[in-house]
This record gives sequence, structure tokens and C-alpha cells, in this order.
Amino acid sequence: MNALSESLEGRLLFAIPKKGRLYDKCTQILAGADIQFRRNPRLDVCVSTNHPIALVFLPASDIPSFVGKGNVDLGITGHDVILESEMEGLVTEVARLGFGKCALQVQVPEHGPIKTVEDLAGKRVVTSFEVLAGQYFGKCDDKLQLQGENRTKIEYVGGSVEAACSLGLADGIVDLVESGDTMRAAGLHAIATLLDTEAVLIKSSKIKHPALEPLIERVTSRIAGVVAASKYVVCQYNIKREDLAEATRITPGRRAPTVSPLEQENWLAVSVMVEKKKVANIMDDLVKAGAEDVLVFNLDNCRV
Ligand SMILES: Nc1ncnc2c1ncn2[C@@H]1O[C@H](COP(=O)(O)OP(=O)(O)OP(=O)(O)O)[C@@H](O)[C@H]1O
Ligand SMILES: O=P(O)(O)OC[C@H]1O[C@H](OP(=O)(O)OP(=O)(O)O)[C@H](O)[C@@H]1O
Repeated sequence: MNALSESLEGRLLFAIPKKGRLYDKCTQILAGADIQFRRNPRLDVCVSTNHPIALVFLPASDIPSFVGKGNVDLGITGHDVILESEMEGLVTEVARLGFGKCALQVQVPEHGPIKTVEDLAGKRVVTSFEVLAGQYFGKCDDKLQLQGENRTKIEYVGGSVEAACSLGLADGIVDLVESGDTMRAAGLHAIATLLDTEAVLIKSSKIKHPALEPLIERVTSRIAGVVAASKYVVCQYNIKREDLAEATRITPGRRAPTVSPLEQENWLAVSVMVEKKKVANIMDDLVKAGAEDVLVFNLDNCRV
């Protein structure tokens, strides 16, 4: 056994994308869960300095296979690459992480002759998602009863998929779209969506050491807390007793709002969790319902 394998012995192995779109958010999640580490940039494995965990930095697209085969216990990657690597039966998605949100779409030139997926079927499609695109167009070809040479030709490229149509390599592409800026700049538009995806925390179905389960639960619960903290804010306001029913209809909270008396007759203070993305509308509605001194606080961390 070499020195590295020895240092990993008994540790929970946790795979993190080594670069790319998901990397920064993953390091923020590790910090929020207080999983500390010092990474030598030349090494893709490093041990945590405060937990029996080793972090393994891998390409996002390889993580499902490492976790699915049990070489690594936990991992963060995109839901899309789990399906693309056909590992969904061998990994459990234990938490959705609320970032890396995008859609896998069929895109074609905006001003070209192809308007529908049926028009594109039988032609050339370029993608980094050859499994998912193959399944999708396979069904489409079957439906249209296309045989042999007439079936859709799927070709793999590793990146810059959006350039394929203008370079004459493809009639359409299958690629990830978030804001749509890349496709617009390439003169493409969507004609179908194969799936919506986001980053997920995955656990292997082949955990080698049952003794690791409590640590897996602790890490999962901490990460779920960090994710929830980024989704919610705490809203606090004062309201007259007779307006409380309407105000709590607007802010029912996760379980129920905390209501306490103010040192002024007939006035109450309410404290409640609300979804960050809805908070501006909620504040407008609260003020309309008679709330005063409406304050909103970010959460650093939580367990809910
Ligand atoms: N534009 C995007 N918006 C949001 N999430 C994205 C976007 N593009 C990719 N993702 C998510 O991030 C995952 C990894 O994508 P990324 O392009 O970073 O992969 P990579 O090939 O590992 O990195 P790189 O492109 O730097 O080589 C994707 O599988 C998807 O889940
Ligand atoms: O809708 P948008 O917000 O413009 O994002 C979509 C782009 O992001 C991804 O590529 P990325 O930038 O990761 O590079 P890649 O082409 O090398 O995969 C994806 O492949 C699109 O090209």
C-alpha cells in the first residue's frame, strides 16, 4: 500500500468537480458544512483537516461512474451527467443543491428550414450528450419509422457544441442552456427540451464500510442545511392583532410563524422563514395587510 492509499484508509471519499461550472459553488458548500481542507493544486486528492474525509477532485462527468461503482462514497455533480453516464440505478440522489440549474435542449439555426424535432429526425445532430440524445432521437426515429441510413446521426464533441451548425457539421445540436446567451449568439433557438437539471449530492449504492454511514448522514444533513440557508431568509415584522390572520396567510412559515407580544397593547411581533425568491412580493403584501417595521435577515446556516 502506498502513502496516499494509507492516508485514505477508513476515510469517507467525497468527489467534487475539479473545475468548471460547479466548482466554486461546491467549495462554498464545503465551507458552509465546515469540511476544511488544504488542497495542493497539483493533487486531485486531499484529506480534510477536521473530518475523516478525503476529497477527490474529478471531472464532473466522471463523478457518477466513480460513485456508482463504489470507488468513491459521495459526490456532487449534475443530474444530467448521472443520466448520461447511465448510473442512476447505482447512485442515490440524496439532495438537490439548487445551483447548476439549466436545461438540455435541442437547438437548431433560428432562420433555417428545420422548425420541429420531426424535421430534424434523420439528419445530423452534434452533442456532448450522445447517450441522452441517442435515446431521444431513437424514440423519435422509431415513431417516424426511420430505418438504417435514414435514422438520425448523433456525433459526439467534447465542447463548443454550439459552433457545430455554423461550421457545417450539424443540422441541430443537443446542449445545455442556462441564460440562452450562448445559443442566441450562435444564431440558434430551442425546439425541444430533453430535461431540466441541477447539481445534486449523490451517494453510492455500494458503500464499502457500514461504519461510514453516520458520517454520510452528518455530511448530508450539513449540506442540506447550507442549501436551505441559501433558499430562505428570516422575515420579521410588527402587526396589529386584528391583522394577524391575514399576515400569517401571507407568511405561513415552514411549520408556523413565531408570534410574540410587543410592549404596546394590541401589537404583535412575527418572525417567520420565507423563500428568498418570493421575499419582495411578500414584503409588499405584508405592508398592504398592515405590517410595519418589516425586516429581512439572511441566514448563514440552518437545520430545517
Ligand atoms: N450554463 C450552465 N449553467 C448552469 N449549469 C451548467 C451550465 N453548463 C453546465 N452546467 C452544469 O455543470 C455541469 C458541468 O459542466 P461543465 O461545463 O463545467 O463541465 P466540465 O466539462 O467538467 O468543465 P469544462 O467545461 O470546464 O471542461 C454540467 O453537467 C451541468 O450540470
Ligand atoms: O445558456 P448559457 O448561460 O449561455 O450557458 C450555456 C453554455 O454553457 C455550457 O458551456 P460552457 O460555457 O460550460 O462551455 P463548453 O462549451 O466548453 O462546455 C453549455 O455547453 C453552453 O455552451
